[in-house]
Amino acid sequence: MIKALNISHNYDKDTALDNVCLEIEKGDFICLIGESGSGKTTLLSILSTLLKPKKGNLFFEDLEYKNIKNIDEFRQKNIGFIFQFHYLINYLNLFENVKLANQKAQDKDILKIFSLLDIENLKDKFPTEISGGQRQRAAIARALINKPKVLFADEPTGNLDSKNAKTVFELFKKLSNEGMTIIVATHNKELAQTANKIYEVKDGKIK
Ligand SMILES: Nc1ncnc2c1ncn2[C@@H]1O[C@H](COP(=O)(O)OP(=O)(O)OP(=O)(O)O)[C@@H](O)[C@H]1O
Repeated sequence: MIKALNISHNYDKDTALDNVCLEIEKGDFICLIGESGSGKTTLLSILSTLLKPKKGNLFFEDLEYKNIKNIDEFRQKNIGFIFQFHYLINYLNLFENVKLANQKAQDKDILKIFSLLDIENLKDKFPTEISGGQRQRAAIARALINKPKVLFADEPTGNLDSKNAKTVFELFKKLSNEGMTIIVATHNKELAQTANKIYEVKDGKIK
C-alpha cells in the first residue's frame, strides 16, 4: 500500500528522520512507538503526504507521491487523519461536523458510522456537550466518512481515559480486519499490542 525508500528529514540542523525504509501492506495495523522527539510525528506526517521529505522516495500503490497531480483530491480519496485533539467545530453538531468533511455523504452513511462508533444517540449534540472520548469518536467518524484506504492517527488517545482509549484501538483493529490500513503513533506500549506490527522509532530511525 505504502512504500518508503530512504526517507530523511530535518527541520533545521538536527536530523528528524534518518534514511527510513518501510513497507506497509493493505490491511496492516501498525503502531509507531518511541520516546518523545524520536520522529514518530515526522514519519506519520510524511507517510500521510502532509509533509514533504527532504530526501527519499514514497510510493502509494506504485504511484510515486511526487507524481500525484492533484494532492487535495488524492488525500480526499485515500487518506484519513485523526489527531490527539479532535478539532471538531464547536458551532456545529456532530452530524454537521461529519457532513462538513464530505458534503456529498448520504445521511444514512453518516448514521451508519455513528452507529459503528456507538454515538448515534449523540448526533444532534455539540462538541462542548459531550465527553472527551465521545468527541474523539466523532473525530474518527469524520475521518471515516470519506472511506479512506489508509487511516493515520497521531496520539489519538492521548486525551482519553484507559477505557475509551481501549475502545478506540479495538475499533482500529476491526477496521484493519475489514481491509483498512491503519498507522498510529502512540506512547502507549500496552495499547500498541493491539496492532499487528509495532515499529520503534529511535533517533529518527526505525529499530
Ligand atoms: N516544526 C518543527 N521545527 C523544528 N524541529 C522540529 C519540528 N517538529 C519536530 N521537530 C524536531 O524533530 C524531531 C522529531 O520530532 P517528532 O515530533 O517527529 O517526534 P515525536 O516522536 O513525534 O515526538 P512526540 O512523541 O513528543 O510527539 C525532534 O527533535 C523535534 O524537536
